Amino acid sequence: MYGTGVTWATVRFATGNGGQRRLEQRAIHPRGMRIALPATREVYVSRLQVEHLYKVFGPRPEEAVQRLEAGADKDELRAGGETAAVIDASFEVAEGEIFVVMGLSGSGKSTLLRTLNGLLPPTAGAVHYDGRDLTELDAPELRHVRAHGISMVFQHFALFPHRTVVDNAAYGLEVQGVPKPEREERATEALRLTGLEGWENSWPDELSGGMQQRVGLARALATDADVLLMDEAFSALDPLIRREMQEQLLELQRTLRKTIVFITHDPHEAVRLGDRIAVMRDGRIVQNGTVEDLLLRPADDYVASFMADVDRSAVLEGHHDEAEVTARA
Ligand SMILES: Nc1ncnc2c1ncn2[C@@H]1O[C@H](COP(=O)(O)OP(=O)(O)OP(=O)(O)O)[C@@H](O)[C@H]1O
Repeated sequence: MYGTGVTWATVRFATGNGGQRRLEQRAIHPRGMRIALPATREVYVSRLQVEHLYKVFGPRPEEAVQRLEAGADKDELRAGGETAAVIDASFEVAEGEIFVVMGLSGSGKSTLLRTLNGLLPPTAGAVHYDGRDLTELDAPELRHVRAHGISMVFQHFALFPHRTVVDNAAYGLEVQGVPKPEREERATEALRLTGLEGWENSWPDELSGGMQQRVGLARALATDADVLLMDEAFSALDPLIRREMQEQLLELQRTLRKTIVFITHDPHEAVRLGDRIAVMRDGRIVQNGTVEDLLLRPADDYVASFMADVDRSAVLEGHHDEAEVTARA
């Protein structure tokens, strides 16, 4: 995806409100450059929409949200024993997009991610998936969404040591009640996609960390979920393996076109993977934009300092490609 600047992904962005949206289709350069393509408007349902979402931990969370809405800050709440983990987050994730959420430890990334599949109920606000508000679903409906629609990949792999690699990859399908022969076939195919062909009958402890994370990814892919939530999924890996996993995710994404929300505290990873990046600070999204937006138009010093170590020349060389593609279009 990197290097030549001639590989383009096409992503559709929502331009309205509500479930059904008019979308503008744009070409996305791998490094985040965006070029609107003329005459490509269409109607489509965006994958995830988050509206004014709050998550407060503590004895009186609803009251705390009212205080936040009235202007109280996080520290004032903390004095009263409440932790405002996510404050007034609103964003959309379009089909086929890698949406990165980046921020320091404690900024609220994991909490936000866990509200996206209903693992955590928000204190206020809404999360729409395929036009349905997750906060209005009952427990069996939420389980169905997690089993079939929105799958999670964890930092520490979450593999069962007493199951073989293929049985680990098939776990999500087992939860769905898929018969054994079919789930083995689908898990084997997912393992092939993640480069683990031939390892099906091994045990997790025979695999390196990178390979174990591939099993975690294969498990999510085997379910056919269209949304993947990845919580610091590569952070436990050493740098070279981590880089390999990033490349493989981008490679898979070119053919599978999943909708991915990827949490990281690493700006280099964010820039490599993200079509768009939301930066969180103290529970709030302080900026949501392309790599180019964050580098050239940081919303504040916090964003600027986050991006300070990113190699601008490599990331922004897409400027030339933009002119080229505009000319072609
Ligand atoms: N179950 C909980 N009960 C109380 N407070 C919580 C709970 N979960 C998270 N928090 C608090 O919410 C805030 C945000 O935590 P969160 O784990 O979402 O941040 P993060 O950005 O993912 O951090 P990290 O990168 O360290 O995982 C922190 O202050 C944390 O202590």
